[in-house]
Amino acid sequence: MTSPSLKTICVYGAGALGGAIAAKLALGLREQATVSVIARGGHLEAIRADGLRVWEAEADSPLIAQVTATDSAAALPPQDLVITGLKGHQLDAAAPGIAKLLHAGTRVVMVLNGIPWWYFHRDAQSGHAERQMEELDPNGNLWRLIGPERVIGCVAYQGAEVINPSEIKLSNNGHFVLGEPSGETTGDIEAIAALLKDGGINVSISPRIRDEIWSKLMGNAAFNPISALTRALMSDIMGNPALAAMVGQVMNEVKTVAEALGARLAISIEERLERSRQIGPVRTSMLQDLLAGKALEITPLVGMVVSLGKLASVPTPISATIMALVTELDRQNLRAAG
Ligand SMILES: NC(=O)C1=CN([C@@H]2O[C@H](COP(=O)(O)OP(=O)(O)OC[C@H]3O[C@@H](n4cnc5c(N)ncnc54)[C@H](OP(=O)(O)O)[C@@H]3O)[C@@H](O)[C@H]2O)C=CC1
Ligand SMILES: CC(C)(CO)C(=O)C(=O)O
Repeated sequence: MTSPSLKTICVYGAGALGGAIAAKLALGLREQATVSVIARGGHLEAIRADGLRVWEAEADSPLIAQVTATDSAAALPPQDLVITGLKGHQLDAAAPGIAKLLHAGTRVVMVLNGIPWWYFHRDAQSGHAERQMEELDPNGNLWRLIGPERVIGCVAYQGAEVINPSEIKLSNNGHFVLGEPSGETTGDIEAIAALLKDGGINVSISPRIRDEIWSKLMGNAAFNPISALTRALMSDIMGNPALAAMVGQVMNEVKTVAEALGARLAISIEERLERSRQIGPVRTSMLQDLLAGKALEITPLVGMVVSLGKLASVPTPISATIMALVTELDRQNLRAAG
């Protein structure tokens, strides 16, 4: 097993999580690697002017990191490692840009909530290996231009929000779980995990990344759309018995679909609800987007529970109802935002 050389890192989509990861790596790795970011708009201008400013949970001053920042992937050389901090619905448009950053050995760590476009690549559990999902990769760009064989999955247990252009607030001391789609512990994943740890990021490697994806999704499929529909914080949802019961029903649907596709989720609904209760007064990433007038990350978090439920012959009536409501909310919100 040979270890790849990881000297150049680009974070594509330096928003809440991507920006925080880029800042920590830039500060933690210093001479060990060069960290660049792809960003856009006022956020990009502010990163160039002021650096990335990251407030860790309970810190009384921000980390400040100067990084090379651009909105054009063509301005950067091919990178040894690309980390995406994009939302699932932003990946298709970004695929040609991501492709410009790749050389033969580049791996792409995709930090994502929900079902990722590469889910069935080298999946030995579901009976659907190599199935491509049109909902997540409508033009096949991700599969063709990036390729699932480059991907390392990443599940983020880290709450984060862009509170001002180039300024990010973290809500907890999070951690990130990495996994090869094949489940193997390759030299690549070991080297990438070691690099991220050197950069001050709390990571672990899972041989069953799909279990992590579903376990996290049990929360996001419920809290993210319910929070957008109600504008409630996670703690407010858990404090409302009718909404908490609905969260439990969605969790049960997600768990049933996951297990029908071969995932192993040891956690009970009660334990998963309790874990969510511990997160406290957090504004979900979908509520953040709603309030900012941005498109919502609906398909990977909600739509895929319904679609994969159909594939696995598992009824998902609550998720389908939430899907209809949040889709219309998104339409109205974007119309109002102009
Ligand atoms: N935030 C959180 O607490 C958590 C988020 N996650 C998940 O992590 C993933 C990333 O989420 P999050 O960090 O919140 O996302 P953000 O929306 O904060 O960041 C995405 C960033 O990418 C930028 N972007 C999008 N498209 C492009 C493009 N083509 N070129 C350049 N920049 C682009 C966005 O710019 P613009 O704003 O202009 O669109 C934004 O700055 C999601 O799947 C999310 O569900 C997981 C756990 C917690
Ligand atoms: C709710 C939270 C922070 C849970 O980690 C999340 O994943 C999100 O906001 O999308």
